[in-house]
Amino acid sequence: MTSTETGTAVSPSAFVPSPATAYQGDIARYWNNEARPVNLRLGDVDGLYHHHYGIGEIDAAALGTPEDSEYEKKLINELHRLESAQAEVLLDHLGPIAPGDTLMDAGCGRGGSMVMAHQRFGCKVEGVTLSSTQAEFGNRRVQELGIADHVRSRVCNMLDTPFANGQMSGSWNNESSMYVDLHDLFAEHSRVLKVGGRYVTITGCWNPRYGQPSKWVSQINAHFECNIHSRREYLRAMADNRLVPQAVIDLTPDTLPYWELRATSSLVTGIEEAFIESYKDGSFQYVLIAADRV
Ligand SMILES: C[S@@+](CC[C@H](N)C(=O)[O-])C[C@H]1O[C@@H](n2cnc3c(N)ncnc32)[C@H](O)[C@@H]1O
Ligand SMILES: CC(C)=CCC/C(C)=C/COP(=O)(O)OP(=O)(O)O
Ligand SMILES: [Mg+2]
Repeated sequence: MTSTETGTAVSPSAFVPSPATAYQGDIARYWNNEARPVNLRLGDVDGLYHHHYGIGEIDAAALGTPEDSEYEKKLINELHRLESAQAEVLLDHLGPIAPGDTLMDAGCGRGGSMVMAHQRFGCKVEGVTLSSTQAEFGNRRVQELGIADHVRSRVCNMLDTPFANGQMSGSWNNESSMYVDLHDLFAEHSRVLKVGGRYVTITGCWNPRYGQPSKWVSQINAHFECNIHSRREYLRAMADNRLVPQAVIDLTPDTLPYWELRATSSLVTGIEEAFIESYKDGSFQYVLIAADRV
């Protein structure tokens, strides 16, 4: 069953829990109403639904040429492959995770990365999102996959989760840290992670070398109602919350091919220029940070 068949268009009455702030209520409504083809048609490829971007080189042989009758389908497959490759790189940085461990996906979206984490490690995965629509979608998917006993989404503020101190062997933010204050965020990750646990984030951040957020960064903030942080803020907030970086990787060159291919597709959303131009002028970076809870 694909998302377009299940009618993911959202009823206006979709549940918005009492958010901690008016802003979180706005973000809940954004995601309760989001149903962009660029996300649903990519997820329909294999049932892994992502709300993050891709990394890696384009597979020209798999893509073919625009003259091919199947080109549109091959382009969707290729964009989705790159988005799943991005999640694989995030999981690569979680370190050794055992089937008896539990992971937390902070800002889990429709849950594609959680399914991939369970399929890779055999572990439990707890996901939190402000969107009841996303939580219901993700839980429906894991029911269909028969892994609901291991993977669960819930409507919950990632800054105030119900999980026990030290419960998590690993946790991550995959393109969700730009919606919260980083000190509040890393304080909660530090609380739920066990000592020696691993935190990973992949995020877009503005580049302190550029000086201040560029107009492109401002466009991205307005487009998603988010608040992109600088790279410096991530490292400072981690240091203040017992998270010591183990790896800091600039993935900007790795994500450009995805954006340049996406910009040629019929699925464009209008934000492609801001990402491409800000990556190229150096004002915006796509970064992975992995850190140990000490
Ligand atoms: C761009 S989506 C990323 C989803 C997912 N990480 C992925 O890679 O597909 C951002 C997510 O962050 C969630 N989010 C934003 N602020 C949040 C908060 N304060 N608490 C929990 N989730 C939040 C949104 O509900 C949404 O699911
Ligand atoms: C790197 C940064 C700053 C990301 C902002 C968070 C975000 C909205 C990610 C993609 O979600 P999506 O997959 O729903 O977006 P789109 O509709 O553009 O594919
Ligand atoms: Mg997307």
